[in-house]
Amino acid sequence: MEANRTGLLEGVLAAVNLGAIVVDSDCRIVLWNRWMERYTGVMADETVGRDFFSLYPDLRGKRIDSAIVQALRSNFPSVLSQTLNKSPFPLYADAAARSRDERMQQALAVTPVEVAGAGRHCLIQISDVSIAVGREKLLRDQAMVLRSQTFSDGLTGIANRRHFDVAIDKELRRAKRYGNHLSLLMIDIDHFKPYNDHYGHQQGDQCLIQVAGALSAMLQRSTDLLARYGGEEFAIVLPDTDGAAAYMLAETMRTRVIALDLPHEKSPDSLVTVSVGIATMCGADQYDVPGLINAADRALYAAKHAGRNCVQAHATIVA
Ligand SMILES: Nc1nc2c(ncn2[C@@H]2O[C@H](COP(=O)(O)OP(=O)(O)OP(=O)(O)O)[C@@H](O)[C@H]2O)c(=O)[nH]1
Repeated sequence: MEANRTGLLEGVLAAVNLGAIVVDSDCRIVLWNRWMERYTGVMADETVGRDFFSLYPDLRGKRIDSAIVQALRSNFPSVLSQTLNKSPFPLYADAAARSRDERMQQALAVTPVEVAGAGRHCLIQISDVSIAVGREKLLRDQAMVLRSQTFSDGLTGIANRRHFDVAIDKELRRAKRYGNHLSLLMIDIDHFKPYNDHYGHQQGDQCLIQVAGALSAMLQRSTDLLARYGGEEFAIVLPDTDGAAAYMLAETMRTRVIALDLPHEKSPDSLVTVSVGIATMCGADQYDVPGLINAADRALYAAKHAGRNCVQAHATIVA
């Protein structure tokens, strides 16, 4: 009966789908199951009787070292997560993974085991969590793609209106809290309806892409944000930027669009041009988001009224 039980236990240990190593109180390996043989390529008769750390010297001083000490000395079990203890054992799913040095993703459990008449031992269990880790990474990547699609404009690739709404709200609060300047630029392509009518909607789209690319390339700070505000209208949020600096940037952007040299037969300038409206606030101002947008919109309207292809700043500009 006892022989049957031992045979059964050996059979189970050989069949389980996880690695099992048992070390004695001197850290000598007393058990090394078939799973370990399969994924390390090292057979049980080469390991049993050897010191665990002479086999894996790299693991000395690592988290598993203290987990084994805690199990043997204090009868204390540990679970080592994959996130904090990246693949400690050199285990490989197959020969190809071994040649690429691509270790199996591992989760470890270190458990004290009392062996009748032989004192305290320690069982190290290793599970292959590669599939779960891979699935988690896939989900994370998909979430990132979805997030970037939610916040970017499908045509031009720059931030969309939703992104703009979040950014302007955040930056306005920040400007108020710290008493900083905040500038908003509204940029509109001139005579874009006749451009579309003359060159066709597809070329109109290409024009939007080129203008967006040129404007985006001119932003230097990571906190500056260019967004597609509406059809042929762009908005730029410029934190910590006073009226004078915003005006200079707006002028440079206007001339940069001219330098794109995009023909526009139906415009008096014969080229694609933009008009720009600027509103600037400083922390103490009583602007809210609609007020700031309204001020920039009115400045843009003034630029259109002044003949287009120019920059106008809102009257209460703060330098
Ligand atoms: N190709 C293209 N055209 C767009 C898109 N969104 C808006 N438009 C066009 O942009 C044009 C905007 O025209 P208007 O608002 O009348 O202004 P405008 O002709 O540019 O005149 P001003 O702004 O006063 O210089 C309309 O014809 C819209 O159809 C888009 O995604 N692609």
